[in-house]
Amino acid sequence: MADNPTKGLADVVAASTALSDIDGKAGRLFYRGYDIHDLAGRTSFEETAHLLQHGTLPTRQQLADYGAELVRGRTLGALVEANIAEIAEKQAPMEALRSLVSLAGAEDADKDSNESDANCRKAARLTAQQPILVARYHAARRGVTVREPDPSLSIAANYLMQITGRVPEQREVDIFDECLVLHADHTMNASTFAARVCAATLSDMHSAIVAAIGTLKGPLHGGANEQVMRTLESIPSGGVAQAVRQKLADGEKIMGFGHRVYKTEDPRATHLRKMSQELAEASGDATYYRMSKEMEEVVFAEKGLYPNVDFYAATVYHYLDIPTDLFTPVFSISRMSGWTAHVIEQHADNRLIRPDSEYIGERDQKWTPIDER
Ligand SMILES: CC(=O)SCCNC(=O)CCNC(=O)[C@H](O)C(C)(C)COP(=O)(O)OP(=O)(O)OC[C@H]1O[C@@H](n2cnc3c(N)ncnc32)[C@H](O)[C@@H]1OP(=O)(O)O
Ligand SMILES: O=C([O-])CC(=O)C(=O)O
Repeated sequence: MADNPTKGLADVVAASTALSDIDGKAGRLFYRGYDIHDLAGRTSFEETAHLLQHGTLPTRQQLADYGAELVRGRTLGALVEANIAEIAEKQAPMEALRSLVSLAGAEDADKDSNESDANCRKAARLTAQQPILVARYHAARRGVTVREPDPSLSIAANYLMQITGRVPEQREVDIFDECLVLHADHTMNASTFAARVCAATLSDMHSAIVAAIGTLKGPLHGGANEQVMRTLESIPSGGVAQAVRQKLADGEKIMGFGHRVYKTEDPRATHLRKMSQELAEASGDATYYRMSKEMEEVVFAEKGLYPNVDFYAATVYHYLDIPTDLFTPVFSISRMSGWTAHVIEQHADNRLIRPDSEYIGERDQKWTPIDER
């Protein structure tokens, strides 16, 4: 079989976008021309979502209006309310989110329109609903009542409050908010591509988002952050180097390392490493952070691979008391802002996405009746 140089669509430009840009050699990421290093820690997730969905960093008035729209959007429809308990009982978190977003779409006021204004309204609602869906799911599976979202709180503060059941410290909120900013968009990553392929058939935004959630779930993509934590938990704290070398010798991939586009450090990992260290030190038990640092050194020495966004995000979420199986849902809360912006962009200048394939099967086969095969 001839080796296909574009297997996995590596290096294929599949869309034009004004949303984000990556310089993989220099390790730089931009949202609408703004360097991620300038946005992280200075721009809230709500401002970032506005930047992606509406094209500009908001003025104070625009942010107030968009914030109010997000607060209104936190309501879940009757279909979600009626089914969330059973879904929480039967489905794992990312599967449940796929189902719940689909149910929310069935009742969305703009469900039959792909017009830009309708898409913007849906984008805000989806961005507002996703953290509430995760929190309500988590409460339902434990059979407890979740705290009501507080309209005066940001998405980051509300989410931490609803998930942990305690009022988070301001520094925790700031760190989590920065995590949401760092994960918001990332050019033609697999889940965004899935959303755009779906949208390009002129299907609706909720369908595209369901495709994206299903795609983010896999461990080669957003699912890696959960697997990073599982790896850290599964190896003895003093045996990191040995465990990593053994996994590599067994042909296993080390979750949270490597990237299709970055050939140097992922700029998001630079921020997440610092946050992980700060939270580890504040927690009084920096074991997982120290193990992560050692793992980073061993993987680089053995394979020359750098940590990606999922690697230090795992310990950051762990130190923020987020349950491990909600790490990938957290990713989806942030990436919702980017996915929806990509659907808006796709619908605004659409063409069906339909690549070609290279046929490698048999040719000129002779058909035979079923009893003669
Ligand atoms: C948000 C995100 O989606 S970030 C990515 C999250 N995913 C992960 O962390 C999973 C682990 N990483 C990986 O599987 C890969 O690095 C990916 C999927 C991110 C990128 O994949 P690709 O660009 O297709 O690279 P590919 O998987 O072909 O790897 C190239 C080589 O590096 C090796 N490699 C890549 N990543 C890793 C890893 N994490 N551990 C060990 N080896 C690795 C591969 O085994 C392969 O080696 P070979 O040429 O000797 O066969
Ligand atoms: O871009 C990718 O392939 C994966 C990634 O880092 C992301 O989606 O944030």
